[in-house]
Amino acid sequence: MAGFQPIKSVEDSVIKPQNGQMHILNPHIATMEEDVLYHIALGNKSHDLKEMFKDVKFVCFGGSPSRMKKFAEFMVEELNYKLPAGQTLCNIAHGSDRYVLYKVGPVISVSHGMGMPSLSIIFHEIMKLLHHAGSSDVTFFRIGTSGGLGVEPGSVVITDEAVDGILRPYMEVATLGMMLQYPASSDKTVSHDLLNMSKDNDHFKTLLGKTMCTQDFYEGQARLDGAFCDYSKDDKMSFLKRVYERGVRNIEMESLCFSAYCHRAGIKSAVICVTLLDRLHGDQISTPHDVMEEWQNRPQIIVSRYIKQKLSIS
Ligand SMILES: O=P(O)(O)O[C@H]1O[C@H](CO)[C@@H](O)[C@H]1O
Ligand SMILES: O=c1cc[nH]c(=O)[nH]1
Repeated sequence: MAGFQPIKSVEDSVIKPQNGQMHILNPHIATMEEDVLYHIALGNKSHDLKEMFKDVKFVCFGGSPSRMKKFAEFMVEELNYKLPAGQTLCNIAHGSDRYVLYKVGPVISVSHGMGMPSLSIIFHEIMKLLHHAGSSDVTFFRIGTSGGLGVEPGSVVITDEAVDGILRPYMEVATLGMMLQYPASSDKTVSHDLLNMSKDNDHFKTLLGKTMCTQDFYEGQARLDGAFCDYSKDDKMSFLKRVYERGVRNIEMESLCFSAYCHRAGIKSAVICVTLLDRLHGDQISTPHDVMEEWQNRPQIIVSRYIKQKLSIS
């Protein structure tokens, strides 16, 4: 289109954190009288964000609000966290019905909804929240679910590299009429440390692999069970086998944006997802609810071991 630049790669905007402080690269924020974090109903004038969040060291994101509430409850037990007398865990973002946000000592548990646009919004607001709070040395996790590729259902995949639906390791965002490309380089240190948190006697497998992040659950993930489908079962299988051969072990819908933003912000991070089925054997997720609930705890267990080790809690 006339007057539009097609593609630009954005590597130089990566933030190098100073003294571990959470810095944001947007110069406009400092000039604003007030910063309203609309989707979590918080703000730097309406709330004392320093008092509320300065001690945060870990932010755990996951798609579903109820899963992230359960994760917060799990962290209360794991960290032996004492809630103030007579109080239960409260959803700090209760003034908005878009996301839920819980805080258990130095751990935030926050939902991100489904897909990259939804994750992107909450990521911006959490970054700004931690910036206003003056938090430092914070590690981010995405704790999710996914479709596995050639791995036993219920296995946990830690993302080695996030790639898009055509296996490119960057996220494209249309900005001011340009297509900007942000590398989704993942932090190998945290991923490997997480892998070391798995134990020989765990009743599930934990492995490293590439994660394919798609814009869509159905055609984007080569399913045959969507409302539309213009390809054959053979086309589907040859695509899935091809991506398996290129190292992809699971498929989900947020890792690319999550990894690209963490890289851009200079934040240590990892993506860890349980696999709900093996996509080489089917499309429908029909595992009984109680089994799936137990599977969804698995990445939480690994992340909680990591957090406890960092906090020197045995
Ligand atoms: O289990 P969560 O973290 O919600 O994520 C996965 O589940 C959703 C699809 O069912 C997508 O958002 C996918 O990424
Ligand atoms: O197959 C699956 C399962 C969970 N989430 C996905 O995005 N795909």
